[in-house]
Amino acid sequence: MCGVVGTVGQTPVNQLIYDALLLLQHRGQDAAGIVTQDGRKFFMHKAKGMVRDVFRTRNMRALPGSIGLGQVRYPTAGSVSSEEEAQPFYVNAPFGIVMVHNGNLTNVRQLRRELFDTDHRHTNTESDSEVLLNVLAHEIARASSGAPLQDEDVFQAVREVHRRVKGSYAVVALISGFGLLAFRDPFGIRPLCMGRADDGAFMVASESVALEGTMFHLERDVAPGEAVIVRTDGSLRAAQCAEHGTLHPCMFEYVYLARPDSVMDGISVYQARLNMGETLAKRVVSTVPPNQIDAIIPVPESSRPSAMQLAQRLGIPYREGFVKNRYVGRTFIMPGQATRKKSVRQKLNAIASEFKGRRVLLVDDSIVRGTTSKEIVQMARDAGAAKVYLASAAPPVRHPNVYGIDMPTREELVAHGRTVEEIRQWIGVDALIYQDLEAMKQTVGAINAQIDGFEASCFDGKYVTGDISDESVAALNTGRDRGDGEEGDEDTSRLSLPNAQEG
Ligand SMILES: O=P(O)(O)OC[C@H]1O[C@H](OP(=O)(O)OP(=O)(O)O)[C@H](O)[C@@H]1O
Ligand SMILES: NC(=O)CC[C@H](N)C(=O)O
Ligand SMILES: [Mg+2]
Repeated sequence: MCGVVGTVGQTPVNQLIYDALLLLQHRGQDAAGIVTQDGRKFFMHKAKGMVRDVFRTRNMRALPGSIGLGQVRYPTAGSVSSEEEAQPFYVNAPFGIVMVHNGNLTNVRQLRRELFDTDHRHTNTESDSEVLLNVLAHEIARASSGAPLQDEDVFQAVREVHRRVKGSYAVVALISGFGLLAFRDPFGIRPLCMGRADDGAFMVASESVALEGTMFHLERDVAPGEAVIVRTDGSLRAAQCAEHGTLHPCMFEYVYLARPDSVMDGISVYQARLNMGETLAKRVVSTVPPNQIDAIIPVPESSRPSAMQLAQRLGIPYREGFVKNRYVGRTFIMPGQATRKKSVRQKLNAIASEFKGRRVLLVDDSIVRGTTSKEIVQMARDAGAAKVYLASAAPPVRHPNVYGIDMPTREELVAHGRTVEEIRQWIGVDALIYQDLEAMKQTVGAINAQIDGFEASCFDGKYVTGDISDESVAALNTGRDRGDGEEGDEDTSRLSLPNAQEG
């Protein structure tokens, strides 16, 4: 996941995009970028770092115009260290196009070959987003064939993109002298929503919180496969460009990625997390009798709604036992295992009095590499807890994600090749309770009946695009630099129990 935003109609637009990116910062902490357009000219500033660090006053002053887009990056392709792979990306032909992308392409090798062999286009980085932009640019050139660009040409180009490109993509682009284009992959894996302000200005963004926080009103989500064009005068045209669009949003957005105050594809993220707490309660009861739990303690930040609902359902006191250092970012989306591990201790600190002599149930939204769980369980023990139980509001994460979440190899997942009992031992906890996969799908899906299903491959190993094999997963990882090279780096697989088995 990354955060993307595009907007048309307010002058100047630079501060608005900056504000929207700040509201999307939780989706990407590695790099940030903005492009604005004034007349026919694009103005761009992008760099590695958080939004606050990337944009200084002088950079903001150099972003004029009333149309623009921006991105916060969480790398899932190419390299974490490359400044060049920060977005937006730019091509000068046809017309001049800039683009931002949230998602991950799964046939990027084939596309790279086609771009070189038959489309005769050059890509200069390892980023899949640059490949996507070049496919789009090539198809716009083909569809417009020299004549002034029409809406229908752009829709035709998006149709061709859907035909050629596999994987997940929520995209916002600016076409010079034309306007803004936004589109979403035919499964709607990554989110994208849009709305207007009272003055008629338009905004499209990854999450509704970016609209609400900048005084825009959420109107609707971009439909799977749909393309939306907003011209510089604010007029809007939309068309379905996929042969068969179905709505399969990513389940992990509701578990962890999105902010709880966002509504995505008609599902309030907060409500989804409450519901997960409700179904988790059933699992807890069948493992640890509630009268043997003195307190339920969330692992800040994302697990709070689920933990709260769980506590309410079981009638057990909900207590805050960990304080989060608000100046440390989200650990899961940091590059490199060594950094993630160190950051958990910097980020969370136990309040000893909440643990001393108590039997506590810690609740997290998910256990992925186990980095957080292992640390916080130890912290609870060090603080004097009599018993430490752990519950996860999501089921075990056992499969790689290829759609824009950086968990590309099985080996790094603590639940891969281990039974729940083996994971319990590895974490060092007295009882371990996981969410039930079907119950989770059912309880989140019940919030919006329009959902066709969820992209939940990291839990169930089923990939909605259907083109994922072990070989293609391996191919996606070749040549990737994930920032794992730091000293002291530790892979959970190397700390594994001997002869761990799939459970
Ligand atoms: O098993 P792991 O590999 O440690 O990953 C899972 C943990 O990482 C996330 O927290 P994070 O610190 O990123 O952000 P949060 O403050 O939003 O919970 C998530 O909420 C879990 O706590
Ligand atoms: N998480 C994302 O959406 C990443 C976008 C793109 N694949 C990149 O690595 O830059
Ligand atoms: Mg967390």
